[in-house]
This record gives sequence, structure tokens and C-alpha cells, in this order.
Amino acid sequence: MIIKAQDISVSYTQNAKKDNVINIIDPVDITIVPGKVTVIFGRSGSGKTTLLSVLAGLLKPSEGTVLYDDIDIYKQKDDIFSEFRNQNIGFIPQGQSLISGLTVRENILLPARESKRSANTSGVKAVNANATSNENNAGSCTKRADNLISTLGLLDRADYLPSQLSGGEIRRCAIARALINDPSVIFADEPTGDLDDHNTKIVFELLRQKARDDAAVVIVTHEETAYNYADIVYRMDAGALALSA
Ligand SMILES: Nc1ncnc2c1ncn2[C@@H]1O[C@H](COP(=O)(O)OP(=O)(O)OP(=O)(O)O)[C@@H](O)[C@H]1O
Repeated sequence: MIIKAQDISVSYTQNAKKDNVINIIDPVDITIVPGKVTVIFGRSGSGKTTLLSVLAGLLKPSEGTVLYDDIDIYKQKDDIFSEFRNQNIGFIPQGQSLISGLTVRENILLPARESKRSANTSGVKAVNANATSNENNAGSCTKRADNLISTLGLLDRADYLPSQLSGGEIRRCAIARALINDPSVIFADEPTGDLDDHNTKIVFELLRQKARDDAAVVIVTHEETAYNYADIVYRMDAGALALSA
């Protein structure tokens, strides 16, 4: 699946009179392709999370379009797009996003359980060859969960609640949860923010492997070692995006 964002901009009004408009993202064009790791570097506050949210269908841009293949995601009905997102997009958010009453394993399996079995509920979904109901049967989900738990070093934490985890363990659990449905598109917002060097390497290698398996992977990060895993590098500065050498 190819993602094309065209002329997207995001701005907010800061007071009731709506005369104080703050531009967060300048008009930006970006194309995300399968099989590649795209890394976006940028300082804090430069607009990386905002851009990622727009690309992932979580934040409607003020202007511009986001196409998944030929489909404008912001013209899809909410319920249809959210089912598509659950099956096809893995989003690793910044910060704590786990459900407090569920164990590590239960959190990881949640998107798989929520995923509906029908492969044809949405017109958007039909464009994605990866979205087949068979792939999401209970057996393959359990196997994927086991693999992710093992790869991400969570074997002895699988039955813990989020309150019993370190920041790095919470982060690795969120990464496993984002990957449980074997998404064809992965957005990672500072995925190694809470991790030591050893786990940073594991996570970047896992995301690199997902691109080898033909996923489109987008990482926003401050972590300079991400260069080693990138095919395409952008820099974001005060809302402006530029390709980096
Ligand atoms: N809802 C909002 N209303 C007004 N300003 C906002 C809103 N959301 C984000 N911003 C502003 O947009 C700017 C960019 O935020 P964003 O989270 O995209 O930055 P970032 O590059 O991801 O930063 P960091 O690396 O610290 O996560 C920030 O200055 C932030 O204050």
C-alpha cells in the first residue's frame, strides 16, 4: 500500500475570536512506500507527532489529502476507517497507552480480539492484500503474540499488569500490541524513547524486519542510531519537512 500525503497542513486557532492562527505543519508532501523504513528526525515541538497522526488517520489536516493507494482516508466513514486501521495500521504512540486492568499478554492481544473477521466490511480494506481474515484467526494471533513477547524480552512479564512494569517494559508491550495484527503500515512515535541501547537495537531491528516483510514503516525519533535502519530520511523543522541526504 502506498500512502501519499499531498499539501497537508495543520493549524490551530488559539482564542475564541479565531484571529490567532498557529501553523504547526506547513504544506507538506510525503509519500510512504512498502518495504522501506522512513525515518523523520526533528527537534521537540517541530511537528513530528502531528504529522504522524495525520498520516495514520488520527488527525484530520486543516488542508490537504492523505491517500492510501487511491483512497482518501479522511473521506471514509469513521467506523469503516477504524476497522481498517485496526487491521492494517500499527501505531506505536508516545507515552503510556496500555489498559491498566489487562495483563501484558491481554494488552498485546487486544487489537487481534477487536479485529472483525470479515475481510470485506470496508472498501478501503479491499485494497490491502494483507488484510485477510484467515491471518487473524486465534491460533496465528497467539503464535504472533508469543513471538513478539519473546523477541521483545517480555517472557517473564507476560502476566504482569502495566502498574507492575518499568517504562521500557510498557513501551515494548505497546510495540508488540501495535504489531499483533501484522499490519502493512507501521507508524512509530519515538519507539525507543524509554529503552536502553540493547532494547533500542532489538526494536529497530524488528521494525527493519517488518519492512523486509514489505510493511511500510515510518519512525519519528530523536535517536540518531535510527539512521542505521533507515532507507529514507526526512528532517522536520518548525513544521517544514525536507528530505535529508
Ligand atoms: N491541539 C493543539 N493545539 C495547539 N497546539 C498544538 C496542539 N497539538 C500540538 N500543538 C503544538 O504543535 C507543536 C508540535 O507538536 P508535536 O507533538 O507534533 O511535536 P513533536 O515534534 O512530536 O515533539 P516531541 O518530539 O516533543 O514529541 C507543539 O508546539 C505543540 O505545542
